[in-house]
Amino acid sequence: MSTAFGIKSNCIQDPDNVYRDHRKKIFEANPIWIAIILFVPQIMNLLFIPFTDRGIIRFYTKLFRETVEYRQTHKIIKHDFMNLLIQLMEKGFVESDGDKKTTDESSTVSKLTMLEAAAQSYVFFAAGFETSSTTATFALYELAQHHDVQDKVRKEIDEILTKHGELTYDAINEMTYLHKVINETLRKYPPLPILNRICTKDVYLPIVNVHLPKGTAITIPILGIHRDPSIYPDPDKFNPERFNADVVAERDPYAFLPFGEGPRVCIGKKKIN
Ligand code: HEM
Repeated sequence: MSTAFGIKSNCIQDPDNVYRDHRKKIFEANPIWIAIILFVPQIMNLLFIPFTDRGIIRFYTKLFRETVEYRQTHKIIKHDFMNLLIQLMEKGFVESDGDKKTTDESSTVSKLTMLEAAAQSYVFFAAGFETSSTTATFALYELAQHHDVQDKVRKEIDEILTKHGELTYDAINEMTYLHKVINETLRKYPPLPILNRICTKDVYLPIVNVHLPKGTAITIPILGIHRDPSIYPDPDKFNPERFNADVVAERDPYAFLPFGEGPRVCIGKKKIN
């Protein structure tokens, strides 16, 4: 909530919190709806049915509008995502920190409306929260099953925290074994098991002898690739050593896709890595 909407929600201390309640509703969608959205979105457009439940839209739009108005009224400027969106609504471009030369006013198309800006916060929240919490949950599950891995990662964290004195970005970057544990968790349990794309040109796949005409909707099976024994031998085994630098160098880079790839790659990838 603090990254996407710039507010403190206290969801951990207060499990019955209104924010937590609405967050759960985002992912309570009926599987039939999800299938329609993924495979025949035209039906939703035809019947004017929004992808997101109207109650959820109302809740997050109101939350966003109130936060923006509070900041504008009290002239509060924080260096966060909300502040970028407020600038895009007010000016249509983002003022750079310090170096004015990097501010590109000419690239402005138009100012964002309140609803467009609220949608950015909402996607940031929806895309970032569930994926990260699912990954943390599965990582803890695997660590509970593999005490050797747990001891090793704990030792690394203790040593690096003693060296740095506190939990900093640099300290986390030094925790190389922790990164392997997280990557192995993302391999075994990618929170998004598939990617969706549309062919932008005709493609011929020689291995399977299939011709895909331009415009074909494609589903890329991340989970299937991550559990393919020809790529990851004994795929159900939790083994962070699969992410040792030399082993990674031998694998096709597209064999590990927890954050997707290409121009629509996950914007939170750097935050997680
Ligand atoms: C373990 C954590 C995460 C995983 C596994 C994950 C995974 C993904 C995947 C697979 C996609 C689709 C990419 C594609 O189609 O190529 C995606 C998109 C996205 N993710 Fe993440 N994500 C994570 C965390 C985050 C976080 C923390 C944020 C924001 C703070 C975030 C924001 C987004 C956004 C905004 C998109 C849409 C990008 C676009 O369509 O242009 N994600 N994520």
